[in-house]
Amino acid sequence: MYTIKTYNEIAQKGLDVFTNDYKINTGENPDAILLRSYNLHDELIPSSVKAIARAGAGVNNIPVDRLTEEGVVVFNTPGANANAVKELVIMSLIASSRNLFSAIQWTKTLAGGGEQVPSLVEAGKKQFVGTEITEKKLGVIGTGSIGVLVANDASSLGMDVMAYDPYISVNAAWQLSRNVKRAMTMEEIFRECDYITVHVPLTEETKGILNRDSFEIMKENVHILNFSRGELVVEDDLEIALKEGKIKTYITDFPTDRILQMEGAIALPHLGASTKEAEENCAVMAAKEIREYLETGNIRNSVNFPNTVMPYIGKKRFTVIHKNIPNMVGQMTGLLANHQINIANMSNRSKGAWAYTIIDVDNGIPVEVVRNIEENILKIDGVKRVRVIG
Ligand SMILES: NC(=O)c1ccc[n+]([C@@H]2O[C@H](COP(=O)([O-])OP(=O)(O)OC[C@H]3O[C@@H](n4cnc5c(N)ncnc54)[C@H](O)[C@@H]3O)[C@@H](O)[C@H]2O)c1
Ligand SMILES: O=C(O)CC[C@@H](O)C(=O)O
Repeated sequence: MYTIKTYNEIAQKGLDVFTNDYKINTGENPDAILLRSYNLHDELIPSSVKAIARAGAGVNNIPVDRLTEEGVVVFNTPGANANAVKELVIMSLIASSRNLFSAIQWTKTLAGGGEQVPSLVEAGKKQFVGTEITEKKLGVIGTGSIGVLVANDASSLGMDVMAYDPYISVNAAWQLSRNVKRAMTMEEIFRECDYITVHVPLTEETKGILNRDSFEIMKENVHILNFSRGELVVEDDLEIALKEGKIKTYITDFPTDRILQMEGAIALPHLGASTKEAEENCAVMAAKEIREYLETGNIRNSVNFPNTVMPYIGKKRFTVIHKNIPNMVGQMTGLLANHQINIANMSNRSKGAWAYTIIDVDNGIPVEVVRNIEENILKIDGVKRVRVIG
């Protein structure tokens, strides 16, 4: 029996992934946590927790470094909400070009105007004359799951698209339309584009990339879209650039009290992933990742430990989270050899300073021997967690 603790509204379809062997939100010692944007940084996470799955892409609401040191595997759901975000970004590109947000607000003010409404509309509409996006230049910063979709669709809509991503994955590179030009620096995007959309995770490197220096080199009347994270922008600098008219619109999914008061800033209530489809996709993927890890030890889509998938065929399985240093596997297999235990299958993968080893051995080993091996693996210098499955 496993226990899962959830934060935020998790789509029922995701919760349905958990069988009768799972209890949801009961007891103090969950085996895993399933959440969306809830801020876990200030939360006490019980030592019973072995895995945390973020039903979404960004993991900045999770203390990943601390959890890594504690041997807790953190998962996210790459791509599961990308289409939802892309649709909102494309809508926002057009809406900002055509001044739709303020036009809708203004039109509402005509309510009560009776028969005058049609003539008031015709007289007032000139204040909302916009521009077309076709042939305008769009810069996409970050071409992961969302950025690729935005770049390709904007290109199909006739935009001249350039993209910047120094860490682009092979998969994303394959998906990117050949019409999308590659920018070698972020500055190129800032200097050349009429529209700029950011699709990068919030990291030390990306924090504040939209700042005074970048605004300074941008074109006059640039439109900026931020559906990634609020902290990518320096609010002081944004306020000045909006006031000076350098930025025409800043559309964001991450309002703060200050941004809500800025003329030219358009804020949505973090709606990027809020579609039925995306919520279900994310919840189902996250729940499956947790189940697979708890039941088989396999790791898929982890942000802090190496993806390690070895078919589980019901043998006794040792899974070990350990430092990525020499002779770890040798010491573990030595312990098994001391008991004349044959290894049926094994996998060892690393990611940065950490590594993960799965060892399958034949069934039928006495319980005391299994426990003894488990205890001795845990005593190896550099080993953080050991689990025995099966
Ligand atoms: N508004 C929402 O509801 C919503 C929904 C999903 C994701 N997001 C945000 O959008 C971000 C991107 O999502 P995704 O699914 O495309 O993630 P992703 O991991 O698939 O793509 C991120 C891309 O950013 C690139 N990147 C990283 N650092 C970079 C840098 N310094 N310069 C340029 N590129 C860099 C990576 O190489 C990667 O290709 C998430 O991290 C999250 O913060 C928001
Ligand atoms: O859960 C959500 O609604 C938002 C998720 C989004 O910010 C993400 O990073 O995937």
